[in-house]
Amino acid sequence: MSLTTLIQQLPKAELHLHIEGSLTPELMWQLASKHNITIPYNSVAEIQAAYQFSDLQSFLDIYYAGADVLRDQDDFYALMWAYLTRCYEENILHTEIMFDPQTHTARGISFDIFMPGFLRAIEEAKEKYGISCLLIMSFLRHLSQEDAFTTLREAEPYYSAITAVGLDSSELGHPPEKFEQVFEKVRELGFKVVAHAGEEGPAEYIWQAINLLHVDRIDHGVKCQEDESLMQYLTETQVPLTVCPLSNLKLCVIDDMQKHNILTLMERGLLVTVNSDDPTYFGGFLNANFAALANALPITETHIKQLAKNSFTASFLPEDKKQHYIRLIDAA
Ligand SMILES: Nc1ncnc2[nH]cnc12
Ligand SMILES: [Zn+2]
Repeated sequence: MSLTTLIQQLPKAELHLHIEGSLTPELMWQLASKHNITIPYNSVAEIQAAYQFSDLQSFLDIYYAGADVLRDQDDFYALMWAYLTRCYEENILHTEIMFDPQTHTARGISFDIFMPGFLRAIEEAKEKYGISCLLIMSFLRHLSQEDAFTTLREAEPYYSAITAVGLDSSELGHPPEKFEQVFEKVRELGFKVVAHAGEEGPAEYIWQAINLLHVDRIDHGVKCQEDESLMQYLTETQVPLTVCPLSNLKLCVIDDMQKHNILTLMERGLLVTVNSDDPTYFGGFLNANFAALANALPITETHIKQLAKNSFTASFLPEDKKQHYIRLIDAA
């Protein structure tokens, strides 16, 4: 069996996906037209062509502007439904999806608009596709801790639909320590915790996410190699890293996929997973991320199976469900 076929056929979980980063140029165009919104592009092809980034911030500027076409409940439903349909096509059986409430509430769009849209699509995907989904509410770290507290309060009617709380957006200059108190509250409320750390920022930010926010997972974390004691810690504790190869390439974290450190991290015994981050902005969904690694690195069938197993091990699924999926992969 070719690696491409194996990648397609294996059951997989995706643990690092921003729903706003799965907005296709086609849906952006359609929603701009539906709501009479002027966007700075003359065609779907022009939208696609604008996706050239030099770093994280150059991407975030375009990504937040793109999200402005999402206005009513049906738009959020359509966005979520399109992603979950793609999961079905790629044999992603479980997904833990991040959403950025502040990107919407800052525009006057409340939880009561986007959450029912998301939840309707998730319910339908469970029924029609048999996919299981968890939601991760992420705070924007370029905003204040006070703003994060407000968002946490606004989310209250939807707590039962949210499994984890995360931290994303501009990393440099916004270290995890800025959000220590709000994450203390998040943990008291019983949520799991994740945080982007060590994407562009230093290994020190990963330590802060671990020691101050008490994260259950690190999003990205590829800069952990800067600190040997951190590498040892991550190996011993098996705190997972949700790595996003095409994202790292598109945002110039690496200049060549052949230089990606995911295999090195795996071989050192870290619990790493493959994810797509913002697939429509970075040139590929989950299977394309696996394929990009397989094309650039000396990856074997054993590595691919290990990465698929890791995706379930690192998930927030109950232990029996994790084991069920891992057995399926072992049998494949
Ligand atoms: N790669 C990324 N890093 C930080 N924040 C993000 N929000 C969406 N994608 C992100
Ligand atoms: Zn991300």
